[in-house]
Amino acid sequence: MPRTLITSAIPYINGIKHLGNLVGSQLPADLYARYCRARGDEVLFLCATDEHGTPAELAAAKAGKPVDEFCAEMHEVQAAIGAGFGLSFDHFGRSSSPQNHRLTQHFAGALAANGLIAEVSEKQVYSNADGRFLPDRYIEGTCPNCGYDKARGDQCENCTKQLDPTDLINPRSAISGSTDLEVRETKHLYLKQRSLRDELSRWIDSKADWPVLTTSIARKWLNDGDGLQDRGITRDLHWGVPVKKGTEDWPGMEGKVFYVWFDAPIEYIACAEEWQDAGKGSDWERWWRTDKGAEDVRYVQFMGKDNVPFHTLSFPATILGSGEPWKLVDYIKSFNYLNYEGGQFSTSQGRGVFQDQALEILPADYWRWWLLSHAPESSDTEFTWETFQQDVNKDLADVLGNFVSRVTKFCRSKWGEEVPAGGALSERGKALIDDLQGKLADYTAQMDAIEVRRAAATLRSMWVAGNEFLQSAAPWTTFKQDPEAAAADVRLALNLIRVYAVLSAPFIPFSAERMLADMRTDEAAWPTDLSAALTALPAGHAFTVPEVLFAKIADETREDWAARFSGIRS
Ligand SMILES: Nc1ncnc2c1ncn2[C@@H]1O[C@H](COP(=O)(O)OP(=O)(O)OP(=O)(O)O)[C@@H](O)[C@H]1O
Ligand SMILES: [Zn+2]
Repeated sequence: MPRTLITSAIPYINGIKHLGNLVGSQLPADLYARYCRARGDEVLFLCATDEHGTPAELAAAKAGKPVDEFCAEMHEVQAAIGAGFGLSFDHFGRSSSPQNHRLTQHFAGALAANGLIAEVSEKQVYSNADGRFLPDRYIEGTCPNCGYDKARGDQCENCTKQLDPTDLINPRSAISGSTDLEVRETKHLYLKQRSLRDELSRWIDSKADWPVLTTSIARKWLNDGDGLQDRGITRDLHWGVPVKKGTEDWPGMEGKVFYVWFDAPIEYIACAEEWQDAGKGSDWERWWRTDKGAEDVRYVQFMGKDNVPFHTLSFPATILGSGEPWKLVDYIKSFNYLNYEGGQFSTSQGRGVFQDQALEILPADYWRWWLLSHAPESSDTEFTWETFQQDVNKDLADVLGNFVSRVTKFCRSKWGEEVPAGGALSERGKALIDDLQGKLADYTAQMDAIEVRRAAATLRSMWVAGNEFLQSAAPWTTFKQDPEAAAADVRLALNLIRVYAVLSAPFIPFSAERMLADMRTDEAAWPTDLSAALTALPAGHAFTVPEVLFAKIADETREDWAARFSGIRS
C-alpha cells in the first residue's frame, strides 16, 4: 500500500484566517489527502497552528489575554473552523507543544554539533518603555528617502526602499509609540545556510517535476545577489521555544527563544508525535525517519508562495544539516495568491471574507468548490461576489444538483423510490460510459499530478455529460412508447449519482455524503471500470429523493454580502 505524508502550511495564530489562507494551503492539501485515501493509500495528513513570535504576543495583548491563553483559545477556534470546512486532518497540532519544544532544541543541538551554528553579536533597538527588543518592523519613523512618516524599520511602504531601523528619522516603538529607544548589543545564533548551499542547490536541481513556482523561488534565493545567506534563528522574546542545545543550556543565550520560522516547520514532525501521544496512532517515526520505516513514504507539502523559501531552503537546511535520517519533502505544491474584489485579502487589515463568516452564510461545499476550481495555480486569481454567485449557481445548482433532482424525481413519479427494472443499456448509454471512462482517466491523472483546477474542470465535464445524456435520452418522452428503454436510462442515471458522489467527494465531501445517504448505499470504493461501477445499484434498490442539494444564490443575497464584506473587519 503506498504511504503518503501530507502537510499543509501551518496557519498563524494571530486571528481568524481568510479564504486566501484556505485555498493557498489547507484546502488543496485536504483535497489531495481525501483523494489519496480514496485511492487506497495509507495517509497521514497533518496541520497545526503556528503560535510563536511577536505578532502572537501583540494579538494577545490587544485581546487583553496572556499569550499562552490567547493561543490555546485561538487554536480551538481554528480547529473548529477547519472541521467546519471538512478539513480531514489526522491531527491538528500546536507549534507550542512540548513535543515541538523538545524537537526544536534537539535540531539546534545537532546543527551545533555539526558546526552549522554561528554565534553573532549584533546591535538591536531596545524599547525601555516596552521592556523589550523591537523587531525591525515594530519600529516606525520618518523615511529618509521620501519623508513618509509611517515607514517601518525594515521597509518604507510608501517608496518601497529597504531600510535599517537606524536609518529612520525620529524612530518610535510601533507597539507603545514611545521614543525612549536605545541600541543595545545582543547575541544571536545563525544557521550557516551558506555552507549547505551546494547541497541544497543539487537537491533542488533533482526536483525536475516540481511546479516552476516552487523551484523558481528557491533558485532566486539560492543564486540572486550574494546567494543564500546565513539566517538568524533566535530572537529576544519571551514567547517561544527557549534556546537550548538539545537538553543542555546554551551559555550566553539565556532568556532567548528560537525564531518562529525555525520552530514552525519542525512542528510538521512534532505533530506526528503529538498525533501518537493523543492516542490517534502509533509508531510516528515510521512516517518521518528513513531508518525507522519512512523510506517508502512520499511526502507532499502545500503552501502559498511566500512560504516557499522556508520550505525549499531553510527547513531542508535544518534537516540536512542535522546529519540525521529525517525525511525530506518529495513534492512541494505551491500557490499564488487569491485576491479579494480588486485588492488583497489581509488578516492584519481585516480585508476580505474570513473563514468563520464564510461558514455562517453558506455551507462549506460551496466554498470548497469555488475556491478549488479557481485555485491560484498559474497566477493570482480574484474572488468577486459576482463570479462566485455565477459559478456556484451554474456548476453546483444547474449542473450537478439539477441532474440529481431531475433523475430522482422523475423516477419517483413513474416507478416510485427504487431503481427501475427492465430494458437494456442503450447505445446512448454505452457512449456515455465510454466518454466518462476517458474523462475518469484524465481526472485521476490530474489528481495524481495535483493539478487542482484542471481536475475540477474535468469533474465538472463529467457532471455535464450526465446532464447531456439525460437531455438527449429524454426518458420522460420515451417512457410513453418504450417504458423499458426509459427504465434502463433512468437506472444508469441513478447509478451515476452514486458514482458522482464518490468521484466528487474530495472536492465536496458533505454533499457527496448526502448523495450516498440518499442513494442508501455505502459502496464508496473508487471506481476504475465504470461499466461495472454503474451497475452497483441494482433494480429494486431503494433510494430517497434528496432535499435541494444546492440552493441557488439570489442576486439580492449576493448584493447584501458584497455590501456586508466591503469594509474592514474590526
Ligand atoms: N491571499 C492568499 N492567497 C493564497 N494563499 C495565501 C494568501 N495569503 C496567505 N496565504 C497562504 O496561507 C497560508 C497560511 O498563512 P498564514 O497564516 O501564515 O498567513 P499570512 O501569510 O500571514 O497571511 P495573512 O497575514 O494575509 O493572513 C500560507 O501558506 C500562506 O502562504
Ligand atoms: Zn519612503
